[in-house]
Formats: sequence, C-alpha cells, structure tokens
Amino acid sequence: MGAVIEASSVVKRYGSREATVLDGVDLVVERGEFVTIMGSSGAGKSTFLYCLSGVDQPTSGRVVLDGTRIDGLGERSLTAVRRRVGFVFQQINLLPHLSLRENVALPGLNSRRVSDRRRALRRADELLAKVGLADAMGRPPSQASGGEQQRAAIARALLTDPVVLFADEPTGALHSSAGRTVLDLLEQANAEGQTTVMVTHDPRAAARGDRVIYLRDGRIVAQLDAGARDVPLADREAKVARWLQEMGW
Ligand SMILES: Nc1ncnc2c1ncn2[C@@H]1O[C@H](COP(=O)(O)OP(=O)(O)OP(=O)(O)O)[C@@H](O)[C@H]1O
Repeated sequence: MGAVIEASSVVKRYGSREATVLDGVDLVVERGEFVTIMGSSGAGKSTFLYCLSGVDQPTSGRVVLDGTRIDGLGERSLTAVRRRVGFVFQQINLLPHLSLRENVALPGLNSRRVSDRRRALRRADELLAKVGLADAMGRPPSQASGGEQQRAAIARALLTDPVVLFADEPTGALHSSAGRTVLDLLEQANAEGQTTVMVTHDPRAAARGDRVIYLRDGRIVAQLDAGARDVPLADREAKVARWLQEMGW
C-alpha cells in the first residue's frame, strides 16, 4: 500500500488582498483509498483538489503525488504530472465532433504510433463496455444523455490508468438516478484498486468514500470513517447524514 498523496501545511491565497482560501491543510491518501471532500460553498474544496493534482499550485506547503514533490514545479513539469492523474468535472467537456469512443480514446489518439492509437481504441472499447456504453460508442455526445456523457468522461479519465482519479462534483449536473449510476461506477473502479478523491455537496455521494473529510474556511475540521464496503450503502449514507447533522450541516 503506502501513501499516494501526502499534503502538508497547504496554504493557498488569491489576489491582491491575499484572501486565504486554504489555511494549512494536511492530508494523506493511501493507495487504493476513496476519499470524499465535503464542506460549505467557498470552503476551498475545489482549490484543494487542484493543489493536490497539479492543476494549481499552493502558495506554500508541500504536496507529494505518487513519490514526486509537485509544489513549486514549473508549468512544463506540471503538465507531465497532470498526465499521470485523471479528472472528472461537473461540467462534462467531451468534444462534440468526436464519437464517444473517440473521446474516450483521445488521450492515446495523439500518439504518432499506429500501435498506440490502436491500443487506445481497444482500451476505450473495454472501458465503454464497463460503463455500460458498448452500444452507444459510435454516437456523438449530442446524442447521449448527461449521465451517459459523464460515464464516457469517467472512461476517458481511466484510459491512462491514473495514479489518482480526481472528481469535482461529478454528479452535480445529473438527475438522481443518473448520478447514482455514476457513483456506482466510481465505487466499482475504486473496488478494483483505483485511488479516488472526490469533492461533493451531496452527503449520499460522500458516503461512497472510505473516508469523508470536512473542510471549513480552508481547514479540515472533521473526518469520518464512512464504513467498510460490505456495510449496506443505506447504512453508510445514514452514518454520514448523522455525522453532518452533528456538525450543523
Ligand atoms: N482563481 C481564483 N481567484 C480568486 N479567488 C478564487 C479563485 N478560485 C477560487 N477563489 C475563491 O476561493 C474560495 C474557495 O473556492 P473553491 O472553489 O475552492 O470553494 P469550494 O469549497 O469548492 O466551493 P463550491 O462548493 O461553491 O464549489 C472562494 O471564495 C472563491 O471565490
């Protein structure tokens, strides 16, 4: 096992008035873990996710991702770091002129080698089957529902076998049954070993994690062990809901 993310004393300030968005955050994520991040609007959840993944840089503090210290890296090194992680956002950004299959294979389609491109398409087919889109892979995003598009976006994020899958409100724009299917997929990928860190506003989504952390005003103020996977989902959801109630959520 071992840690795949080690963040210590992470501080992020923005702008001329130097508002402090992250105020000395420490977090260790073990390989294979599923950590969910909750907190009120503006608490710094997305900012924290971006600092952990090399999308953004902390103002100070230390972030080690899969053995590489990533705070303070230049833009070129950060681009290489970002290739090692996967991202799923609330806003699904599939390319409209490509099929779902081409969208999923895209990270490998830029290669000059035909064998790499073929391998990417084969892997895309496997992943699309896994997310229940085997029959829809030829369609453009405009002919897929929001939930189907988000499932394709997950498949795309998994194509490169990322060291960590980061998800920022992946169910935020979906109706509840499509959201549940997306969460089932994330839970399944994690059960197969995918380390995952997800920001969410939804207590039910948070309950899919092994551990829920709660951010308030840029600090982690509480953490909860959400319960083992063999505990029924309804019981895990109830545990998270009780915990949030105690914290005045
Ligand atoms: N690029 C930026 N420049 C200046 N301020 C920013 C920037 N990005 C975020 N902020 C500010 O940092 C604070 C935290 O934002 P962040 O998006 O991390 O919060 P959040 O907890 O994810 O909120 P939400 O749940 O509403 O998405 C907010 O006050 C926001 O306005």
